[in-house]
Amino acid sequence: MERLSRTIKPAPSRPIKVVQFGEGNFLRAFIEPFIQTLNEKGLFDGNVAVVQPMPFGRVKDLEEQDGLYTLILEGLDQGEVINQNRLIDVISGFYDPFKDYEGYLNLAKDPNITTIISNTTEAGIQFLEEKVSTKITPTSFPGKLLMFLKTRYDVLGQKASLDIIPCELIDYNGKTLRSVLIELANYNGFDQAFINWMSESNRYYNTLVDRIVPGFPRENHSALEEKFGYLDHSMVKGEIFHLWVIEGPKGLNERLPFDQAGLNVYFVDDFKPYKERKVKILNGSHTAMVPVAYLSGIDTVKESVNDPLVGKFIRSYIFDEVIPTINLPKEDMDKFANSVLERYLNPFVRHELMSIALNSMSKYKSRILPTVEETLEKGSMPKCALFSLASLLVFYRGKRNDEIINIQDDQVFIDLFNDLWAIGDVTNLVKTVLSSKHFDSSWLMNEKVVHFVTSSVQDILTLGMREALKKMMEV
Ligand SMILES: NC(=O)c1ccc[n+]([C@@H]2O[C@H](COP(=O)([O-])OP(=O)(O)OC[C@H]3O[C@@H](n4cnc5c(N)ncnc54)[C@H](O)[C@@H]3O)[C@@H](O)[C@H]2O)c1
Ligand SMILES: O=P(O)(O)OC[C@@H](O)[C@@H](O)[C@H](O)[C@H](O)CO
Repeated sequence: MERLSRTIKPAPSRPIKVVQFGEGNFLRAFIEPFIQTLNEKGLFDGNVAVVQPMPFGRVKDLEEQDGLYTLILEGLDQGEVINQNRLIDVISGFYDPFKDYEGYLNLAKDPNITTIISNTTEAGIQFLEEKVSTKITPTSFPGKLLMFLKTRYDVLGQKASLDIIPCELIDYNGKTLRSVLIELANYNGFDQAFINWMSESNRYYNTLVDRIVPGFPRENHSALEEKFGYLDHSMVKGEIFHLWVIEGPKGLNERLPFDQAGLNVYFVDDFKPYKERKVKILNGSHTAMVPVAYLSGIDTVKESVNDPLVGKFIRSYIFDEVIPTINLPKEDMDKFANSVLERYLNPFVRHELMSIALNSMSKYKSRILPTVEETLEKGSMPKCALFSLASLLVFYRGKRNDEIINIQDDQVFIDLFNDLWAIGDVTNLVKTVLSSKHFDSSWLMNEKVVHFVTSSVQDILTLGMREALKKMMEV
């Protein structure tokens, strides 16, 4: 079978208008299909250049297929099975700044470019003290973007401003990227006129993205290639559901009218309620279920929701503990939560709990702790959220029966748990972790909370996860 290319699947050529930092699964299952929809509906006429932010990545693979790849979207929509295969054809620029920095800087001079999009993971938008220049490729994503903007400004002047739309899952991603760029420009002694242009004339947006994208369909890619009649190394699979909430300067909806194209994209004045809803309900329940379900012998999200006991725990966490803390109409919350549960049951997606488990200590803090604190403040006990914390402490012991759990988190946490579990004093372990600087929460030091978490840990250790969970749910 031949490799997918524009020779076997001719595709329209268009000017490059979007520069995308990151060529990961998520962006390829989210941004490119959106741009393609705009093109197909005659609402835009532009392609995407992908920039590989790291020395290793998929730009070469994409280039070998002339930017073409197949997107597989599968899922349930109100009970109906939807299965779409789409050939994505909007990538036509390929840049690896570690191999061709000059070529990358030349891209910045293109007057057709209107938009920057990025997803460089939560680790990407960070200030790194680095000297940037036209000679050596900057290490960080902000370093690369800074040199892109500087080159553009030097050649095209004031009018070269752009819409800058980051998709990283960090708070206020646009605002944060802007401040990191300013800090880095100052650190490098760039002139004030450039810094003013960079910070004031370019338009930065805060965004919230939502689509579950498990990535390359390892389980059936050969069968799919047989069906399509070509080899595709960049095939990507995601769920049907998608949501993009964009907050920022007015006018973007005219330049990129995703909403008019029928996409679930909202241009809003305040993205906070959407973010809170998504992070608390979806990401929060993901993180809450991981240690409970995994130590119950379950490996995936779908099995967790389908399991009578663990499923009951997940629902109780969402409906009894999380939803009452969100200041939005209850009816809308219930609807959103039910759609999240439907997404979890997507028969076509195998979402491994262990892939969500990565960095669970930080995830607990950002996704669940606000629910814990707000519930305690109202005088109620967030039992499921705290039972999940107790389970997390046991999970970080690194054992599921005789099987070793490969804990992936900051070395500081791994060392801390290794030490605490080696001592084996549960009371001390719970107190140490709950009062840690990491959580920085006086609520977690509350006597009743410490007592509940300590007895839950003891129950999990003596009765096993399922019996301990049953006991907690019955009380
Ligand atoms: N996959 C999903 O279901 C999903 C859904 C919504 C959001 N997200 C978020 O999107 C991000 C990317 O997910 P993905 O599935 O595309 O992963 P991926 O591994 O396919 O892609 C990661 C991308 O980030 C870049 N990157 C990694 N570390 C970096 C760093 N330190 N600096 C600069 N760039 C860096 C890589 O070069 C690559 O382009 C994750 O942080 C995830 O939280 C993922
Ligand atoms: O991607 P992570 O590791 O930050 O988090 C795991 C999941 O909670 C996350 O990927 C969700 O599936 C996604 O945020 C849905 O839009």
